[in-house]
Amino acid sequence: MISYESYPIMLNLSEIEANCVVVGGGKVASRKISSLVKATSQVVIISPEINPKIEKLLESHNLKWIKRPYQYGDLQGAVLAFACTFDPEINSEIAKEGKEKGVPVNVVTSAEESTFYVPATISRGDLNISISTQGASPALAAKLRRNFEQEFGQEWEKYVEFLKIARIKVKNQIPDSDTRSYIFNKLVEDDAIFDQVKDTNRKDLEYFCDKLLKQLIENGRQQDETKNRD
Ligand SMILES: C[C@@]1(CC(=O)O)C2=NC(=C\c3[nH]c(c(CCC(=O)O)c3CC(=O)O)Cc3[nH]c(c(CC(=O)O)c3CCC(=O)O)/C=C3\N/C(=C\2)[C@@H](CCC(=O)O)[C@]3(C)CC(=O)O)/[C@H]1CCC(=O)O
Ligand SMILES: NC(=O)c1ccc[n+]([C@@H]2O[C@H](COP(=O)([O-])OP(=O)(O)OC[C@H]3O[C@@H](n4cnc5c(N)ncnc54)[C@H](O)[C@@H]3O)[C@@H](O)[C@H]2O)c1
Repeated sequence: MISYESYPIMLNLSEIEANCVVVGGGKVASRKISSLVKATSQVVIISPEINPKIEKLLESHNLKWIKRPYQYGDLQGAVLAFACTFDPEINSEIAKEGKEKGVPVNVVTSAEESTFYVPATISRGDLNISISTQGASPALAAKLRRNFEQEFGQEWEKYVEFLKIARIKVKNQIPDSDTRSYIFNKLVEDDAIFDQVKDTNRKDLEYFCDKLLKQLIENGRQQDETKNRD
């Protein structure tokens, strides 16, 4: 029998016309909802009770709360579901409905019954570092996240923003894919560029980018000429 692995993706939930259903209103549900609201406002919470943190999120993000226990059918039309009750049997029922309806379900009491896991994550602008042990050790995922948080400071946000600006410019200006790829690799290999970006004001980023690209394009040309001569 083939043994499959999990498929890691980044999901643009706000672009999908469907709800994320969170069943349960305790500590774990509030952690999942806190990260969900960064991605979408289409969040429906189903629980007889919710904790104060979720209450605040409900108000600030205009979420929907259905104040009752889970019942079969709650996953109808959902894009994702989170089974966050303390009752493993209820969570199993939610997982079963998800499998039946093709809705991925995260079961917080059982890695085995989950059809997706939430990784530990750090974000620096467009840079996202996600760590998953697929349920083998959530504590390790959290510890590694803390380590990466130290290693990847806020300056990475500006650096990735700069790389994005550069990428758009290079794609617009350079038709040859070898030269493009030479420049993209140079931009990430040279630590001096990282240091310079770090010390450049956001408003000067574009100017710095133009200057640097001019230089890199010239270097690329010179290399091509040398190659053609040899
Ligand atoms: C990453 C993170 C994301 C998040 O939840 O946002 C996350 N768990 C986190 C923390 C954490 N969870 C637990 C502890 C206590 C120590 C320990 O048990 O190790 C700690 C540590 C802490 O709190 O620091 C207890 C726990 N977790 C699960 C079970 C059930 C089981 O094992 O079957 C039990 C036992 C419950 C019980 O005691 O009965 C299951 C899952 N937890 C997952 C994700 C998924 C697998 C992720 C992976 O392995 O990659 C999965 C399968 C499903 C899911 O929930 O998505 C978040 C860190 C965020 C961060 O800090 O950055
Ligand atoms: N996956 C993880 O990351 C992780 C981490 C720690 C703990 N856990 C496990 O997750 C479970 C939940 O933890 P918690 O701290 O959030 O618990 P909690 O007791 O604070 O919250 C449980 C919530 O579920 C609601 N609930 C109970 N029965 C329900 C039903 N039938 N329908 C809808 N809602 C219902 C309750 O009203 C409550 O709001 C625990 O069993 C815990 O062992 C998971």
